Amino acid sequence: MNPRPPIALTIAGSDPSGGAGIQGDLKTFSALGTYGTAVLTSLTAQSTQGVTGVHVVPADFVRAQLDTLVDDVAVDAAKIGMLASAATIETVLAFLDKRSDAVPVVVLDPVMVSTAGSRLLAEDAVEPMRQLLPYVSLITPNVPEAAVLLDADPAEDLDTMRAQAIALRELGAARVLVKGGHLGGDAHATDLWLDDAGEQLLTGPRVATVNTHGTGCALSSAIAALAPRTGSLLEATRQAKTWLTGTLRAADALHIGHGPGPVHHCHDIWKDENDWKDSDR
Ligand SMILES: Nc1ncnc2c1ncn2[C@@H]1O[C@H](COP(=O)(O)OP(=O)(O)O)[C@@H](O)[C@H]1O
Ligand SMILES: Cc1ncc(COP(=O)(O)OP(=O)(O)O)c(N)n1
Repeated sequence: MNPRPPIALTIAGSDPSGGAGIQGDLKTFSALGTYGTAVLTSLTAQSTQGVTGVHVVPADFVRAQLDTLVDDVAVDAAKIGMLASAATIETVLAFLDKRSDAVPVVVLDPVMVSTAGSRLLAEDAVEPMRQLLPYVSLITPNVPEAAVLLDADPAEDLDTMRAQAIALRELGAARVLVKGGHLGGDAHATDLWLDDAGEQLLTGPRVATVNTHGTGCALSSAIAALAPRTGSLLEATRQAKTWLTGTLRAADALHIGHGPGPVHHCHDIWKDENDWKDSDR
């Protein structure tokens, strides 16, 4: 009999367009051979053209979903995405504090604003988000999110990303990945990793596409999917970024919706990796 696949959990919001949130995360888990489970924090009315509404799940019902799930299912790793409200963040923090044994690895994508500019996190939830940092294994802010958490200006270069990663560690985050997708500019998309052992620059080719909806969600859920297999969050992040670059390359073939389309989660890393690795499309 084959051993069971790893089990990953996403704690996030729903995106009906299927590019980001719970839907994107579950596709990512499946694409990477990991069994997916999900706890919903919120519903969005969302398409590739933007978000027209947010409906927040009551915090006590988020807790009920979490407790009911982990009482039964042995989760190997979790990814946290859209938390929407201060009350939900406080609830997830209390759960992680009490049940740390139930979720051995936690990747936090501190989702705040959608690509089109809609708020996905209440203004009064930034301070509770800071309080959550000591409870997670890895935080993966993009450049604007790192700036909000630190009440600073968004980084425009690697030196500032480095300084902000150090400051996020000082707030209690064990490992930090500051994602450089928003920096733009050159032929590469470079993220900065920082942990106890020091800094690593994770660089991939920058794909020329407008179809980037759900990239941050796909990266954090891919890290959670791969961490149980690799046994190392840094190695999981390297492999997740390689897979993500493939999903961006494959995105133009999807043609979903009329706005910036989603990444193609079904990209097969195991089959296609070497097809594009050294090319410079
Ligand atoms: N056009 C692109 N080509 C390749 N990688 C990209 C591109 N845009 C973003 N990335 C990568 O996707 C991941 C998500 O990045 P980013 O856009 O910064 O975050 P978010 O989606 O949360 O706003 C990072 O690993 C980043 O380097
Ligand atoms: C329900 C939901 N969660 C998260 C996001 C943000 O997704 P992300 O992958 O960070 O990136 P964008 O596609 O918004 O750039 C979302 N839109 N919806």
